[in-house]
Amino acid sequence: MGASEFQLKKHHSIPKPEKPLLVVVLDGWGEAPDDEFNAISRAETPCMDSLKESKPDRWMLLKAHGTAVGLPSDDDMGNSEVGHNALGAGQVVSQGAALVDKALEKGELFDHDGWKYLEPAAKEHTLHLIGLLSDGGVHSRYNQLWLLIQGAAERGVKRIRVHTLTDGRDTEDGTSVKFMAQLQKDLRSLEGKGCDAQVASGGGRMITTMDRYESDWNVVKRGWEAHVLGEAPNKFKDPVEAIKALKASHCDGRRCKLQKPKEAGGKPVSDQWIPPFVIVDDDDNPVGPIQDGDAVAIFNFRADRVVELSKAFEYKDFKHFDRKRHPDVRFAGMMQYDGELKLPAHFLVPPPAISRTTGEFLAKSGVSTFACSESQKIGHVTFFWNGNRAAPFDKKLETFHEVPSDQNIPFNEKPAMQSAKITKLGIEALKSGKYDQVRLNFPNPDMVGHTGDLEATISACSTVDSCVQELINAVEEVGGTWLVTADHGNAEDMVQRDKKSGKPLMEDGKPRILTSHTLNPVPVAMGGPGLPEGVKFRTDLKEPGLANVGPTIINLLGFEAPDNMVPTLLSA
Ligand SMILES: O=C(O)[C@H](O)COP(=O)(O)O
Ligand SMILES: [Mn+2]
Ligand SMILES: [Mn+2]
Repeated sequence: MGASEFQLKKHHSIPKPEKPLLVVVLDGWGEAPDDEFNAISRAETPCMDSLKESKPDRWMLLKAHGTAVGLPSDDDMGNSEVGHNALGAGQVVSQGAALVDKALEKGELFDHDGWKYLEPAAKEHTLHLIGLLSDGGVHSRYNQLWLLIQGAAERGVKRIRVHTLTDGRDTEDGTSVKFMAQLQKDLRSLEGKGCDAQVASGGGRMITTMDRYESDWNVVKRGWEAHVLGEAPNKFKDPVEAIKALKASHCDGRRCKLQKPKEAGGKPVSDQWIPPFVIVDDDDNPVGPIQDGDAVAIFNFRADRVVELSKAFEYKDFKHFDRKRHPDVRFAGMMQYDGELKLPAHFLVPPPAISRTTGEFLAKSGVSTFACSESQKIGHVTFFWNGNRAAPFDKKLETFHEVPSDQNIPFNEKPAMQSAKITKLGIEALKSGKYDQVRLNFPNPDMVGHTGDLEATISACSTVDSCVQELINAVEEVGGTWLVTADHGNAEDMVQRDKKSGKPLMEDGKPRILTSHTLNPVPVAMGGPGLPEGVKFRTDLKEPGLANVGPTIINLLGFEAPDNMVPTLLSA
């Protein structure tokens, strides 16, 4: 397809705006009934409340989970990857979770090139599997891990070592004990089949291995030391005991160094922050460091939090930390995590092919964009938005600006995060006259919501509400247009609920906290002096979802949306 085929046609009724369009994504801002555990309805949110008043013409709800964002079923909560993919692509694409399910269903995965590449090393030496131990379905899923292990054992792999990152973020805190016990039981069942399969190392996902967008390479370094070198501050013979003991070790919620006893005011460690550990044998030797000749696979399907580890395995020249030893292994990802960097070169399942996105069409139609967030989410409005592509389509037209996130701090300790800086940069970009589109992501409702701290999440929501107001004021000033939406729910429900009654589930007289995303819809609203009178949301779409935002943005920029996209939300 030549560049001219990406040239968008003029919209039949909306003229190309002279002033910028502001697109704001409130990460993890869903819609749910007023409730004491709804951090959004508890927060002071005069701006977002006032937008709702323009319902149904300029405020509506969008489906942000399950099949609307390419996930296997409507029981799957939304997440940033699939949410931003849908927003930016204007299409619903079958996502990693669904593709891996399919590849494992009849064992096709084992016929693909990726497995064929690993197989000789796995059979002759050891197969290492690294990833998130969870049934969250956001980065990985336990049933997929187990099918992979079983399939490898059936094909003659005799030695397997699993390196587990504990969740508590896409799953309820505390469930890592249950998952580890299940994994132990399942691995033991292979003993009789001549396969020695054991857990070799692990740690909480927020301090071990699963950093993203290079926010803090120390996280990956800790993982490398535990998984590859077999070195960690904590050594245990049994992985279930490891988790139980480390969870009970009471720290201040941050990292292993800061461990302090309960009497000194420490809190029990959450699954997300379990210090790294290695499993050792009776002689205190690690049971599964990674050696030359071994096969290594990452079993997460989602890219953002395993790109850095993939680089550490794959790249000869690597300067982010001292690897001490870089074993010569056969390495594969569950998917190829970055199509442009071809990272990793080998993968077990081909990733979703997301092409012809709004970003590509707009860049090739001469539209200039400023995209900004802080480190924790910068890739959401660039990489995920553009169909898992890190580089701009056109360097001259697209500016990606990252505000460094705080490091080593659970975000409930600073719920405002970098929102003030993002707002300031957004306003400057709107007023600069340099950009047709200004795209921002505010991580707060999501990042603070994941900590399970209700009060801090309420504060996060109030903060971003006032940021949105400041930005809308700036749009009013310059005469532009704005669209505000979200990628999935999180902050609007902070408790586990009984599926039938909707009542909070209780334990020891206290509600069970929900740290994960939700299945709730998200709002979308638009306005501004640049929006032609009479432009409103349509009401005839059966199930409007995040993907419908993509063509809407194209329309608001004065173009007809291309045929490969789902329908626009506009009635104009
Ligand atoms: O990676 C994470 O932080 C969570 O698993 C999902 O959150 P996100 O999809 O909002 O990034
Ligand atoms: Mn998100
Ligand atoms: Mn999240």
